[in-house]
Amino acid sequence: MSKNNSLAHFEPVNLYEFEALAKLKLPKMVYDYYCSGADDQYTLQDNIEAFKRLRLIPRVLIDISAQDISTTILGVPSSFPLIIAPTAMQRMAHHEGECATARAAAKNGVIMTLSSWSTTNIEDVAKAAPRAPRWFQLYVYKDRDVTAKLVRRAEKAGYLAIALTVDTPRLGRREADIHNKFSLPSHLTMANFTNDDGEKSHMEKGSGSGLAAYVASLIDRSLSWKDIAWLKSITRLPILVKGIVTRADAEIAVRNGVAGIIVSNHGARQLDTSLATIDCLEEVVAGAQGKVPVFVDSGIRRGTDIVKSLALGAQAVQIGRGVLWGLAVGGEEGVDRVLKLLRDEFELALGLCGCRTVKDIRRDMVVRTSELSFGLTQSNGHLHGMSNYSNHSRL
Ligand SMILES: Cc1cc2nc3c(=O)[nH]c(=O)nc-3n(C[C@H](O)[C@H](O)[C@H](O)COP(=O)(O)O)c2cc1C
Ligand SMILES: CCCCCCC(=O)C(=O)O
Repeated sequence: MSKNNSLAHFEPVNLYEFEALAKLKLPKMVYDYYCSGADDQYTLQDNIEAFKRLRLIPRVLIDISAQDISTTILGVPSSFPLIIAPTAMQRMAHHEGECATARAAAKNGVIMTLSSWSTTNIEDVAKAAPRAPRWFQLYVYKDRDVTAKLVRRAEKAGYLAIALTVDTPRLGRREADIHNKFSLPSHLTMANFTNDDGEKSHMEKGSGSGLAAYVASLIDRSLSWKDIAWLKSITRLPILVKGIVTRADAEIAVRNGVAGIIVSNHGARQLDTSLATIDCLEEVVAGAQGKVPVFVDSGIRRGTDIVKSLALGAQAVQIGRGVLWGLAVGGEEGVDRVLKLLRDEFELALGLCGCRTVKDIRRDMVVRTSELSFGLTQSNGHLHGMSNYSNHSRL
């Protein structure tokens, strides 16, 4: 980090410290928008807690002197199994916004997903890191021409896949945004859209969340499975569905010819009290039947979370807020630092589990604490400490 920025005196060593620094830097309305979940935020908390309920089981005396943590995602090399999730309106975090994220992603050899609701347009983000792999996240508008134009622009600008977000027919109720009367600051625009007068699209300030009103006026609530066929008819790009949390929906997605599934609860911003995604992952993987890759996001903050996700069947994870915190703290350099930090944490955790490569990760490396029976049980008048570890052939 350079000496001239806010990190000169305090070097965050994990994502939670990045968030604390970001909170100091950002206007309250912006920080609240980025960090909030829906309603009582039970799922927001559970997305993190669920990872803690999973424990890793390491093997030892395995030569890890030559670790290789790289992988391939939809045929594209990735330096480690992480993708940047789409997050809207990144120029509220830093004036270089999505371009800074794109450059940091390119530098670190990971795929970035650009939100439909970016504050830098599709083409300018592509120019910021021309040769880097990128996906485009799609929100489907009531006006299908607007949607089709977006998809064609992404295709023309070299984006490699469309991530269709399917968990947002209506916006979740984020109470801080209502209190703050959240709206996009007036010097910024929804850069991919123009209004009827050809001006860039703004968000009106209203009596409650400006975002909720904006979504209600523009987004198509009638979106359904049949629209996958429509989307496939207008693009040759592979289509992933983002926001699947059940085996049944994974099966339907596969039948509809998607190229991948992203297990996501939108960072707990939509349906509060829904399950943590890491608790849904194995079911979705079963529904995908090995026919398409499964990715997971929501609550990933540590390298160990990435190991657990892969052990439960994900091919890679996506990171949302972590990147925003890096961006807020130090622009491109901050995102670079966040990505390197997660990469280092992942490599360390993998090695300490006794794995040399991503392919060495196995299901039996993780156990749910609820499946452990460390408790004392009574037998023949004696108390015995019991553990189902004793039945574990590898221990
Ligand atoms: C501030 C913010 C904006 C988001 N914007 C979008 C978006 O435009 N499109 C989308 O599909 N998901 C969006 N998401 C959801 C993320 O893509 C991702 O699912 C979520 O952030 C993952 O959880 P995490 O933040 O705990 O890593 C957004 C999330 C946040 C926090
Ligand atoms: C159709 C919903 C648009 C929401 C835009 C940003 C977003 O996804 C968020 O979580 O906030």
